[in-house]
Amino acid sequence: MTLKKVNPDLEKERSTCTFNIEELTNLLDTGAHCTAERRAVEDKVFSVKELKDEIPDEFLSHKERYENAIRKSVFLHKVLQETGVKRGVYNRSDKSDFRTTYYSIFKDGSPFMLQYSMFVPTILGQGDSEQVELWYKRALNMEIIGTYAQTELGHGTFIRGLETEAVYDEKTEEFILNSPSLSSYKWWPGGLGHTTNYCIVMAQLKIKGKPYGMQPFIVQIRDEETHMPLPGVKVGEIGAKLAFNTVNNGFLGFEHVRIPRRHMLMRFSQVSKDGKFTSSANPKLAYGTMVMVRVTIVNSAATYLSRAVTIAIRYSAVRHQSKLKQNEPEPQILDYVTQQHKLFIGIATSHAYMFCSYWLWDVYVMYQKEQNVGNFDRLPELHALACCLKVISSSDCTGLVEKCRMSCGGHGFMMSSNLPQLYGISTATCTYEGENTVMLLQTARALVKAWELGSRGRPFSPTMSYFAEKNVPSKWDSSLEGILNAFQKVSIGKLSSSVSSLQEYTKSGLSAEDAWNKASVQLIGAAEAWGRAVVLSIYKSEIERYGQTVSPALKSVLFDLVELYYVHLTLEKMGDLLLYTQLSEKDVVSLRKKYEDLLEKIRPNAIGLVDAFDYRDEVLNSTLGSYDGFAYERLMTEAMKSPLNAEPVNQSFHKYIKPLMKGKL
Ligand SMILES: CC(C)(COP(=O)(O)OP(=O)(O)OC[C@H]1O[C@@H](n2cnc3c(N)ncnc32)[C@H](O)[C@@H]1OP(=O)(O)O)[C@@H](O)C(=O)NCCC(=O)NCCSC(=O)CCCC(=O)O
Ligand SMILES: Cc1cc2nc3c(=O)[nH]c(=O)nc-3n(C[C@H](O)[C@H](O)[C@H](O)COP(=O)(O)OP(=O)(O)OC[C@H]3O[C@@H](n4cnc5c(N)ncnc54)[C@H](O)[C@@H]3O)c2cc1C
Repeated sequence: MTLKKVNPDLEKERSTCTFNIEELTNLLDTGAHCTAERRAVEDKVFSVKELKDEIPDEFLSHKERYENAIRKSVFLHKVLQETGVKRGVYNRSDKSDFRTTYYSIFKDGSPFMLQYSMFVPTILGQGDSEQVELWYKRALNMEIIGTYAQTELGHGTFIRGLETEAVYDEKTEEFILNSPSLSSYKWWPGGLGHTTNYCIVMAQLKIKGKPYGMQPFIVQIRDEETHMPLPGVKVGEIGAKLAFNTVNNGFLGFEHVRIPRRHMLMRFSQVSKDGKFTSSANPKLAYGTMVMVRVTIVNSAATYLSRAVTIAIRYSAVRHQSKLKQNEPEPQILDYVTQQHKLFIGIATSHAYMFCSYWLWDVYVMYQKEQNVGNFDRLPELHALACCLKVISSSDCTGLVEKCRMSCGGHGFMMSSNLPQLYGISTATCTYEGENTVMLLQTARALVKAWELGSRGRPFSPTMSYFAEKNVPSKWDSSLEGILNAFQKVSIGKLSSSVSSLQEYTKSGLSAEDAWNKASVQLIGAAEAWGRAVVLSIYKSEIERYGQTVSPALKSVLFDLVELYYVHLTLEKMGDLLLYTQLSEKDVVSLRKKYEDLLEKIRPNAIGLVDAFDYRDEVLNSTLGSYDGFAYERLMTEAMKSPLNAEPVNQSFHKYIKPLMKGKL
């Protein structure tokens, strides 16, 4: 038997873990059977030699990277098909599908990404049964590859401002798609550049000169045999970006392109042969795919962070620097409490959003069932939750991914650490699927509406039910329940103050719109505060629920993280709490001590906690974060892959440097 070689620092760390790592992995995977299934798929995927990169992606040209990503996407599709994986990729019907870790074989995203995440879900969500039957099968077999083309050069946020038109021609029973201006060109859809041959186009429907709002159309853009753009279709790639460079985001314009009437997805709204429009029960149903994707982003954000924190904590355990005590060797940098302060909150935040994402997914599935029988009552609350949790998960996790990168010092700046790429794909979540400020304003709109209705006696929806409580001052209480209560007070305080400002501004003569704009900094604060109260509440209640079934050792460490999360947020938001609750300086002093004690308590479990995320080396893709902890050896091996290291002297020396040295330039 050959013994696995592991850096002694990591061996030591693993020996201090107080809980069963596998038990936590199973919990994060939503069940032992899900862990087993995930690992079985990973075994398959990572054994396919075509899915391995010979040369690191960052040394390839833009074109080569794209071609490599296509090659890998095709092999991945094939192996997943053989493995029988459909869930998660095509239709997330189960939350266990969230940990599709094999997707990390694309450091910068797959050009097939939108096929799985939005094209197919839109067919399923917006098509009527006949359309689903036709298009879903074709997409499932990859006979057609599609994307979701909504954003235009001129408008992404303001969907009502989209300019792409779909004009119905009842004589031929066709829609005519047209891009009337440069700003109406679609811009951003993943895979659109050179990969997809179909797409969902969100366009303004017009019948006999009358507008009927944005509707989804399924449009063929390239020939299925030659892949040439069809007549009247202008399509290409938008160029290099901060990240997503292998996603092949594209542009698209139409010059009077005709598509059959039945290519409008007609589950909710219909256009009859003679041009009669039947409106959906709720016009916002056309925005359904966005709600679904926002819900799933909460999990993606948590996942990116959990990868970054695994890398940073493992590296911090093997990296030694400076002196803590003069006569002792250089300590592991993880022994510096400032380092623990940067990183342990990353573990807790990742747990918080992961457990919240599972809860939110259940809320979404429940709503779907109700929607199927014509009940849309919960849509406003779901929309507000999806917007707000998308925002705070993406911004918190991205901030912490960057913190992980910085916590690795210079080596965290290496592409081979994979931290820069993780930051790139993570920060994209702050922009796509609804820019974060805009999503907070949507949340605020729902909160203000609920507040005003509430003041007229209407009941609050479950996540806003605490609005009904009188905001009477009470003694500060540092228990979890007490802190949650305090954050709810902050949320009530900020919302009530925003509403007062709105009322004052309108009383002073401003229009409702100008009053809203003037108070909007307060409004996004109120929206964020509601989101914080929701996450604190759900994270705690989910861990209390799981705490009843897991071992006492795991329960204890899960609660250490919940406490860390609560106390960290309390110290971060001290200003708000001082304003809206009875928090005193004395309480802050004791909370700081509590925080320092918690860091100390979590320290022996730090490596165990990140091991429990169960990211194999192929998933982490990082010189700094490998399971064995041999960071320096890996850094050197990767550096030797630089094409510049293939020859001792580069030709530019003879061409430029030498003439310069000899004064012969
Ligand atoms: C900002 C808004 C919400 C404004 O929309 P609007 O029609 O102008 O709305 P309004 O007239 O102000 O009315 C608001 C009203 O509509 C409701 N509403 C808005 N959105 C939804 C929804 N999704 N579900 C359910 N309800 C929704 C709001 O709550 C308002 O309701 P109310 O009037 O207050 O009762 C919208 O334009 C929007 O969602 N913009 C963001 C665009 C976006 O998310 N694009 C995503 C493109 S795809 C993408 O990025 C893919 C990336 C994926 C990847 O690469 O992986
Ligand atoms: C990596 C990536 C992938 C993408 N993939 C797709 C895709 O597959 N398909 C697709 O259709 N789209 C896609 N998009 C587009 C994306 O959805 C939009 O970029 C996003 O919704 C933001 O819209 P915008 O670009 O118009 O930003 P803008 O709205 O122009 O935002 C610019 C600034 O204006 C502010 N602002 C705008 N409106 C308001 C307001 N009402 N109140 C206050 N402030 C406001 C914003 O807060 C922001 O600070 C992608 C984008 C990225 C970055």
